[in-house]
Amino acid sequence: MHTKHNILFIINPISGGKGKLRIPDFIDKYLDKEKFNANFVFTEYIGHAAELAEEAANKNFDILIAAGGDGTINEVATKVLQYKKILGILPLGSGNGLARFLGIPKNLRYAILAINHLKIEQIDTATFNNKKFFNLAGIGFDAHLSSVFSNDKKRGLAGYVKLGLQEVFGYRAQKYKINIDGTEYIRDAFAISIANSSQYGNDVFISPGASIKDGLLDICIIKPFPLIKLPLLGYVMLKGKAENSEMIEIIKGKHIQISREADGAVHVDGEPLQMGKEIEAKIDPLSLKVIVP
Ligand SMILES: Nc1ncnc2c1ncn2[C@@H]1O[C@H](COP(=O)(O)OP(=O)(O)OP(=O)(O)O)[C@@H](O)[C@H]1O
Repeated sequence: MHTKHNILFIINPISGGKGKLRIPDFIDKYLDKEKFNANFVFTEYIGHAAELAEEAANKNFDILIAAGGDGTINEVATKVLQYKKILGILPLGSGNGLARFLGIPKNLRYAILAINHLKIEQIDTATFNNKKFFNLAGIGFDAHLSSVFSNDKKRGLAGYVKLGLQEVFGYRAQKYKINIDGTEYIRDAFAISIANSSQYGNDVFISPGASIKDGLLDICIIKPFPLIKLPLLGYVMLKGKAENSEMIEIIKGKHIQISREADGAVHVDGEPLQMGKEIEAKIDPLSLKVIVP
């Protein structure tokens, strides 16, 4: 008989905009008690998931489960990486980009059963200046939108789409100098996404062919476009056709330096931050252990 794993579920009560008070009972019902000693905590503010993860890592928990969206995963996984633990995911966010990419079931019961199997893979992680990211980071319109969205009380997909439509009208493309592994590109861009996985969430694909094990980031440049083409851009992303679209240029690389015209918003796994004009992104190949279905 193996010793049991100490497993902590870090639950973000606001992810995805749905109530989560009954989640611990639900998990308890399906989790394999022969394998795990389970504990549950709820996050109370931005940054709390990282604090709880760090505490748990220091108290011999070996598996930390981020129960929330990509923002919650970002906080927990940053500590999992630092303390060389194992990450699990219960996809309870609005978009669930990384969970969808990894094929983790949206159905909570199946997601718990997948944790019971304890199949572990190593995946690439990345940095955006001093911040870790696991799914996607970006500048330009995406970053602008996530900073506006974070001030919005209501979460969830519908609110996000509505805000996006409101904001896109006033947004102007910017000029960027991009260096990818030594080659320089000057581009006007509506947005630039640095993708580890293939999607923003909700099966909106910015880089459909992305691999999370290839040791490469996908630099996805959305070119300036007339607003009349916005539905086409939406179509291209929802259908996973970004690679064949003239609206998007995708270049793969390991070490990316971007200079922009002014300081401002960035997003890291959907969470808004402010950074300077110079941004550096790097890949850290196969650095994180994560439970996959
Ligand atoms: N109790 C809380 N009150 C307010 N914000 C919180 C609380 N707990 C965590 N947060 C913050 O909530 C934010 C959003 O979390 P998360 O990304 O998991 O959900 P989401 O945005 O709905 O999903 P996704 O990123 O998949 O679209 C994170 O920045 C997190 O730090």
